[in-house]
Amino acid sequence: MDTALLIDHVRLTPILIADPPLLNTQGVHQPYTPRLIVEVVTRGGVTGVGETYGDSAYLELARPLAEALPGRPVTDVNGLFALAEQVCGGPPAPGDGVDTGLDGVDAGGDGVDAGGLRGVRTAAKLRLSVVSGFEVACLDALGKSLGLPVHALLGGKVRDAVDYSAYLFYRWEAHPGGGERDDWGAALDPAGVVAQARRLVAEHGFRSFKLKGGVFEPDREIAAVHALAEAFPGRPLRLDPNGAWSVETSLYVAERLAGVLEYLEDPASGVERMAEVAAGSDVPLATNMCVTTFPEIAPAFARGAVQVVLSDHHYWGGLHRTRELAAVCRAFGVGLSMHSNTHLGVSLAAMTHVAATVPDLDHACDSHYPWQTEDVITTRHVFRDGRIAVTDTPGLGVELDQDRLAALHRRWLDDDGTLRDRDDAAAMRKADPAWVAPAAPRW
Ligand SMILES: O=C([O-])C(=O)C[C@H](O)[C@@H](O)C(=O)[O-]
Ligand SMILES: [Mg+2]
Repeated sequence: MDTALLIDHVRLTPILIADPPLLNTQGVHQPYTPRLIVEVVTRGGVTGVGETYGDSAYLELARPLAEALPGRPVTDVNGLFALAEQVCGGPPAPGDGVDTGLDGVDAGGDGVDAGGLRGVRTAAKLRLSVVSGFEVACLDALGKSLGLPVHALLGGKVRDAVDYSAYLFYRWEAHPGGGERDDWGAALDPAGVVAQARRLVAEHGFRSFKLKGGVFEPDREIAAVHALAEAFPGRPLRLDPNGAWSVETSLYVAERLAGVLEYLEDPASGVERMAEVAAGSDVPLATNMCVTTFPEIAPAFARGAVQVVLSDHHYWGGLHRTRELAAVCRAFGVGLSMHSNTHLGVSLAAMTHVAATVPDLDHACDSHYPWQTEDVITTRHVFRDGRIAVTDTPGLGVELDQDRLAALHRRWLDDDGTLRDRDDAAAMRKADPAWVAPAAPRW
């Protein structure tokens, strides 16, 4: 092994980034949200960068993993999983999706993660999300060391650009408790949603649309989707209430939006309810909530509960694992697309590299990126016709802006702890002190 490829040290930088007042069924986004930037520095002096969730539970797992890495080769990304299991604690990977691990969240499928609406929250899944940041950083360092783009390390790109959809949110004009303001204004009705979509199209050229639902009465959200269909005829449309509806309500919505939606995303929560909805409707169902770990695949696919899985390299454990998920979906004739949470340019680069290598990614990927006004990379990504070009620059093809990183880290240091864990329900209580995150089904 070339000693230049051995890891010399790892830097972890937790940051807080500005986030607009976007609404979902749990509440509203906080004015700032945590992310973690991982830098892996090789003995050859090359730095690779990765990004993942930055809430304290993730940080606690990232620290021992960072300490265990010096002396190991950046090539050994498969070894990260066993190493993380060894040093981070928690149950082994087979417990994934079964053991609740943390916070007493029900692993049976009804539990909606208040921080991110990302399905069950298990210790093993948290660990995989942490590993993903390290895996991407190692791949970036390896690519830079070898003069190869990350997609080449994954077997090579099969497309030159990756399609993303416009991610529409009901939103307020400003955060109730203060914070950065933007000039998007409120979007709380069909006209507001269509205006938001038009601006996203004008600025980024998106050709498909996803509306985050579960915020208002289903009929109000159905009206917004119809308004989008009228404004953008023939364009793929999706609606995602994050499991907020009962089976009955899901079927009601599916009937009214049949022929209008490309897919309905997590209308109901849990495999059982999703399977019932799938059995009663021809509208394809997508998920980033009931299939988020490998052990969840078999029961969901056996029940025909989902027709499209929204991969997310963070919680599936990185770019290689995302490709493994793609292969399983291909074997079962289940479609694949990509989920997104609040993220920066490092993660968008990683998403684009892996998406470029998956032949049957036949739906535009989600991305929050247009909502993020702050970044830690020197040159922001640009969507052209709703697409990100796949770079052949070595590694991820992004450079960290150390000054920006330091400023966002300073914000994290200055925070008294209230914003270091994303909590959409707590943010909502600033406007409505009686608010509690609604139990599913909400309608
Ligand atoms: O279900 C989804 O697509 C998401 O979880 C995406 C984001 O978490 C979104 O709902 C949000 O940030 O409010
Ligand atoms: Mg979703």
